[in-house]
Amino acid sequence: MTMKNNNTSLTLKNSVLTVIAQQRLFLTGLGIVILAGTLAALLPPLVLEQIVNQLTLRQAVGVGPALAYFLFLALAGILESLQTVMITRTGQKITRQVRQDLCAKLDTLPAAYFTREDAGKTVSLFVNDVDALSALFDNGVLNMAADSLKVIGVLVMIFIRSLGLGFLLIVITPLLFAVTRHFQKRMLQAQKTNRAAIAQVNHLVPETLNCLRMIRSLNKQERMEDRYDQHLQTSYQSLEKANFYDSVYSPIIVFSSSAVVAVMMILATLSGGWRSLFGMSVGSAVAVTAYVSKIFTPLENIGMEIENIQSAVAGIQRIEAFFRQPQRNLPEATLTLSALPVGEPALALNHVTFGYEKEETVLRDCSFRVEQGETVTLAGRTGAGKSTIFKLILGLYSPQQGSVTIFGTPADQISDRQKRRLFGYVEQTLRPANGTVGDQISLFDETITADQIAHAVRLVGLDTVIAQLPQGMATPWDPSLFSQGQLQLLAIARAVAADPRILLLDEITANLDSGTEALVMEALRRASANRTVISISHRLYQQNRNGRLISI
Ligand SMILES: Nc1ncnc2c1ncn2[C@@H]1O[C@H](COP(=O)(O)OP(=O)(O)OP(=O)(O)O)[C@@H](O)[C@H]1O
Repeated sequence: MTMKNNNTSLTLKNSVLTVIAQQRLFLTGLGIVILAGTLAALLPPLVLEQIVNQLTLRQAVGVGPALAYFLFLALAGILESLQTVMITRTGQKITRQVRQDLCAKLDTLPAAYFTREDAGKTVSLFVNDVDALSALFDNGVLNMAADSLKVIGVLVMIFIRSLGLGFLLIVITPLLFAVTRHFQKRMLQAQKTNRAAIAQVNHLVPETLNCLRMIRSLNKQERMEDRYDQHLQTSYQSLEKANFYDSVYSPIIVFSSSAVVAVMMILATLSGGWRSLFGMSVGSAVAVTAYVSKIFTPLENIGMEIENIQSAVAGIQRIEAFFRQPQRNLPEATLTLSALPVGEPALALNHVTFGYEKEETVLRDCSFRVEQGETVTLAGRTGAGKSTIFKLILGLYSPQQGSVTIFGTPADQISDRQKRRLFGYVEQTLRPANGTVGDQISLFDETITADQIAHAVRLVGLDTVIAQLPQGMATPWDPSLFSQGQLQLLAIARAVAADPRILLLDEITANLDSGTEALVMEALRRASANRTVISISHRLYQQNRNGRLISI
């Protein structure tokens, strides 16, 4: 994944323009295929016209025209398939780029975004909204351009053959399009109602299963049956409607095209001005009949494409709103980790005042220092702001007043890359990542070597446990491979793998029994050597009296 640092360039328009610039040649090819496909689809009726004209003149028709007819049909089919493949590929390229840019944007968002916004909403943006965007290209604008070209091509060919029929179609085509849209809208509405009803039933099933005993004991079976009936009835009725619209639409279109041809034939047989407008050879009549039948499929497709474009609009607006989210300060590397300033404290809070919301202050004029190599424990009532101090240390938030410095550098000025070398952070439970057991420790950081991982594992005493796993370090992650205490040991291994200067421990033994806690404490003692350790835990302080207690 390519991360962009100049994040002002992260917009939906730029994502699409990037693909267009990268795929210029391919898109030109697509344009040519669409044009060639449109032309090729117009050729078979022309050949047919020649054949029929020759036959009516009682002239012999050689194998050439028949072969040409077949070849043009085959060519039109091949070009149509090629067009579908190329349009799908373009749509996929665009959605891949948009997803990459969304990931890059996600990386720049401030911590406040993740607490403010529901995670499901962000997931839906990445999955559903980008899929809708994909449909916009796969089954929207590009296909619509191709279908519009087809309609125009057919109309032009008919105009050349018969001016009268051309005018007739110019009047009838918009009417037929309106009928098509009407049926499509009704059908989609019915399908939506059906989906909503089915979703309600799906929702009801786990509710029923969870409350089965209560339903039986309170004798509420009938009420539950009524609720199911209601939704199933709605689903049934909406499906009936959808089927009805689906079944009457095709006959209406077939009837319309036959009526157009019939009107043309009748008018062609009339004398005077009608004949000059509608009269044509038998071959041309066969050709225009073939053309008339070709106009309805693209018309129907355009209706569906409009629908896809409309449903993509809401998704596009959400994607654009996400790209407009204010981003956090993205600092460049400011600390020289190999030569940290000797006299500076590892951590210093100087008159820090901070609140997540403007009107609610969590920390007020808070000051303390932690020297290099020192072990301290933060203590205070619940809600005093201990975890908040960790967030300030990690530079996830900036204080409204005062400063938080790490080895003399403001915490929010430390780059993300440097943080992994500076901080090891252990929480109450391990937050696993998809991957192998080894990946839980390296967190996919390629700069962490296999030796460093092995050393971290030895340090916390998990080496024999991991060696006994089917594929050792390469065993796919599964939480059932480890006990609760071993999971915490793994979390400590993850924290120390990059050999960080500061260990931050947030109630790491809160979920452990006393036996396991002793094991974790011993691993922690080894992991803490030569590091600054800042922890939140009364239990840790009681067992680690050599440290200093800081009251918040
Ligand atoms: N992301 C957030 N957005 C808004 N308010 C928050 C956020 N995180 C914490 N708070 C609030 O900040 C205050 C301090 O919370 P914090 O978690 O730092 O306390 P704590 O001392 O660690 O508490 P505990 O010992 O119970 O974990 C609380 O009132 C909490 O509701």
